[in-house]
Amino acid sequence: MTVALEAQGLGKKYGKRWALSDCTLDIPAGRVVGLVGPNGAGKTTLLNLAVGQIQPSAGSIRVLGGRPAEGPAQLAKVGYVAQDTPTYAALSVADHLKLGARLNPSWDDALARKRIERLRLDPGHKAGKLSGGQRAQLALTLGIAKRPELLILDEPVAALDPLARREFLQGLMEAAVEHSLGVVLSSHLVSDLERTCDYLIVIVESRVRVAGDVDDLLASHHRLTGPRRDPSTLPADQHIVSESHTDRQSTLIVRTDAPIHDPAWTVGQVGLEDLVLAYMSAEQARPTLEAVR
Ligand SMILES: Nc1ncnc2c1ncn2[C@@H]1O[C@H](COP(=O)(O)OP(=O)(O)OP(=O)(O)O)[C@@H](O)[C@H]1O
Repeated sequence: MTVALEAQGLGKKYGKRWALSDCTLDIPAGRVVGLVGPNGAGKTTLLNLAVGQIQPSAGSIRVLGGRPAEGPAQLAKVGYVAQDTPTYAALSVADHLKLGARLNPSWDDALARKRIERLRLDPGHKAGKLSGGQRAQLALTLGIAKRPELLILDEPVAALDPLARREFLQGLMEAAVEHSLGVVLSSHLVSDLERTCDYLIVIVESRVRVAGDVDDLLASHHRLTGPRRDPSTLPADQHIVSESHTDRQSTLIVRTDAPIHDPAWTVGQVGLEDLVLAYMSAEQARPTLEAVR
C-alpha cells in the first residue's frame, strides 16, 4: 500500500491534557478515505498536525513522504478545507481566487473560474454574505484549484442541508476522479462517507479501531442473531466487535472472512453506519482488530 499519511506514536498535548496520544496509523494514497470517530477522538488534532498547523508533542507524522508544511513544495502538495470551511468574510469570491493564485504555485485558475461559474457564484459577492453551502463550495474550490496531491477536509458539510451536502460531495468526487486527487474526509455523517469513500478509518480515543476498504469491511462483517449464547463459545476466527443480549436472544456483530455455518444464527448484513457504531461503542478492553493494510 502506498501511504499518503503515516503517523507513529503521534501525540499532541495542550497543557497537561493530551488531545491526541500515541496515534499510529497509515492512510493510503490516491484513495478517498473517510475518517470517523466520536467527538473528542482527536480527528481535528490529527488533521491539523497533518497540515502543519500545529506541531506534535510526541511521535512523528509524514504526509506524502515529507514533514507537514516543511517548505513550499510540501505546502503545495497538501490542501486543507478546515472545519467550518473558513473564508474571509470581507473578501469577494473573486478576491479569494486572486489570493489562491498568489499563494499557490500550481494554482489552476481556469478550473477555479469554471467551478465558480458552474456554481453560479457571483465573483463580486463578499464571502460573508454567502450561504453556508456557497461558502463551503468556495472553500472546496480553493482546495481543488490549488491542485494538491492530497486534499484534507475536516467536517466540511456538517452545517449544510442535505441537498447542499450532496452537491458539495459530488464536486469533491468529480475532482478526485478528474485530478487523481487523494482525499481524507473527516465526518460524522456516515451515510455521506458511504456514498463518497472507498476506504474507512474509525478512530476512538486516538486509536484506530478498524481500517480498510469499505467493500471489504462490509463483506467481512455480519450481524448474528439467535438464542442467547456465551460469545466465548464462538469459533476463534469470528472476532466479536459488539454484542447485546436479552434473556433469550443474542445479537452480535462479528468480523470473519470465513462462512458462518452455525444453524443457530440468523446471519444478516451490516451497513456502514452499524459497523461504525459497533466499533465506536466497542469496549477498549476488547482486543481490537488490526488495521487492514
Ligand atoms: N486547542 C486545544 N486546547 C485544549 N484542548 C484541545 C484543543 N484542541 C482540542 N482539544 C481537546 O483534544 C481532544 C480532541 O479534540 P479534537 O478536536 O481533535 O477531536 P475531534 O475528534 O475532532 O472531535 P469532534 O468530532 O468533536 O470535532 C478533545 O478532548 C478536545 O477538547
